[in-house]
Amino acid sequence: MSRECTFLVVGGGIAGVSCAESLAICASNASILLLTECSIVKSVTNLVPVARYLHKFDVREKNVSELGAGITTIVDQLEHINSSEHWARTKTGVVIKFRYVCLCTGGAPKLISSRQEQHADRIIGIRDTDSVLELQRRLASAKDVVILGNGGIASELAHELHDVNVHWVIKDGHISATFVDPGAAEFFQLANTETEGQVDAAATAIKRMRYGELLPRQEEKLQLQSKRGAALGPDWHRNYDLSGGDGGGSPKLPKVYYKSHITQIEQSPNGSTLQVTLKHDDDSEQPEQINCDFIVSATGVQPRHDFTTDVPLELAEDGGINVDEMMRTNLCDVYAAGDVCTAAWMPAQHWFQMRLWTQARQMGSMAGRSMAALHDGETVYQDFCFELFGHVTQLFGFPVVLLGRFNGQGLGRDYELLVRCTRNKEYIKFVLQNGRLRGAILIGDTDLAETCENLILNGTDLEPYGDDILNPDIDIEDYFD
Ligand SMILES: Cc1cc2nc3c(=O)[nH]c(=O)nc-3n(C[C@H](O)[C@H](O)[C@H](O)COP(=O)(O)OP(=O)(O)OC[C@H]3O[C@@H](n4cnc5c(N)ncnc54)[C@H](O)[C@@H]3O)c2cc1C
Ligand SMILES: NC(=O)C1=CN([C@@H]2O[C@H](COP(=O)(O)OP(=O)(O)OC[C@H]3O[C@@H](n4cnc5c(N)ncnc54)[C@H](OP(=O)(O)O)[C@@H]3O)[C@@H](O)[C@H]2O)C=CC1
Repeated sequence: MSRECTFLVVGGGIAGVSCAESLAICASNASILLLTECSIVKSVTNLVPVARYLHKFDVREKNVSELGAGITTIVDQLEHINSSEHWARTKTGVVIKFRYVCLCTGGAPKLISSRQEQHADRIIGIRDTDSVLELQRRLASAKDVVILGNGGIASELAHELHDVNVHWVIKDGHISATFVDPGAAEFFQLANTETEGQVDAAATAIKRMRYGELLPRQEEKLQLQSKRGAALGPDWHRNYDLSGGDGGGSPKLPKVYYKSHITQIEQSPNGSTLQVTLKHDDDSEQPEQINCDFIVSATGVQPRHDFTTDVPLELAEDGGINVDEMMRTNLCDVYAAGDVCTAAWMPAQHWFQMRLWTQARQMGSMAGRSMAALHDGETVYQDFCFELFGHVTQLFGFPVVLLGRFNGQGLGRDYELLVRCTRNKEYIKFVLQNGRLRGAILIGDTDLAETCENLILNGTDLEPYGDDILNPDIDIEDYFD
């Protein structure tokens, strides 16, 4: 069997769907084919600008057949791409001739189990709906769970798991190090301790739009059982009961093992649990042992490109497919976007790549516009969203906005920090270099996102204002707008 199209987009995650939707707008007369291995796809709805570069949005899951007019779909797995002859082959043997192709095949959890094969079945990762159902199944009878990692997933699970002893093993000296500094981490922990037992997830006020995931219909669930789907996204845990087997006991805070590494994983003598040995960076402490039912390896993302190509794709050190500012790979007419790719262009002063929902959407749209422009012989420039890093999320029940080089990334030691903290209410950190704002962490309902965005982009000299810039009696939002 064979198919033909002008634009082939591979992957039904946010990058692939954004790419196909932007092609449908920019090249409405061309044929667009979306190839994805799962019949459930992700799309962005209710896009609301928070500031110039920051957006809130809902993410919907829908059936691939519900994609907008102008996009045809095929549910299958990409197996091979011949870029010189412009065709692709799927696992079931369908040959697709294309003019341009965009690879949006996402990522897979980078599990520690690869080094611990014998216990692989007790080390799980979280990526898609299937993996959460697996987590739920294991939790139901679990008493102790180890979470390894200190990024987005670990931070969410440490907050969301209930009725189970959570052992959180981190390499760093403070929690959630991927996103926040030690001060903000302490802010979260204090708030958590002081509200222990009163946490009502449903009542938590979030400024960001809710993730409106539709639970798959029964027949779609059946299809999902055998196929990996797109990554989960914002607020995914609201749709699942993540209670352990401890049966409604009093809520417990996770036990955090700072600056620790797992050195050994063994079966316990009775065979029912795992025995995990930890080594502390500080060798003065004895190795520690934890007994647990299973380990969640929340240790990052591995870009996923398990198909072959006629000419090797150029990969970055992190395994992503290198792309330039137009989202082009090293292969002729082959583009890539989202978690599968690595930004190999010279980044703007205030932007860097993180594998996030927002960037998957921005890259997917950019790839679509870029391919359409080439097809129409037009010139297109890189979108302004790549000027400034921005992330709107929620951590430990607080709304969080991260802007620019929010943790001083790439600034060496040549920067100052200005912090304002109101216990259980807000934590604001400004990263200043030569008197200019280079990044910010805004936790709580600060209403400062747009002001900070402007200050970073305009390079306003804040030296004359000294510490008053964060004086609670001065309304800097009014002052600078
Ligand atoms: C638990 C969890 C929570 C998260 N929370 C947030 C958050 O709060 N905020 C945020 O910004 N980001 C969050 N992220 C990250 C965000 O979900 C990802 O960055 C984003 O979804 C990546 O989108 P993508 O389209 O590049 O990849 P994916 O969503 O992984 O989509 C890839 C698609 O390609 C398909 N595919 C793969 N290989 C093939 C093939 N060979 N043939 C055909 N199809 C194929 C897959 O089935 C899938 O449909 C979270 C991620 C996880 C796992
Ligand atoms: N709210 C949000 O925005 C959320 C975003 N996400 C996104 O989903 C994706 C997957 O999340 P996640 O898996 O948490 O990935 P992250 O990249 O966010 O975090 C991975 C964490 O694991 C640590 N790590 C890596 N390897 C090891 C190891 N061998 N032993 C111990 N620790 C290790 C990393 O440390 P180091 O950095 O030092 O290597 C880092 O702390 C990410 O792209 C993330 O940004 C997920 C959930 C929520």
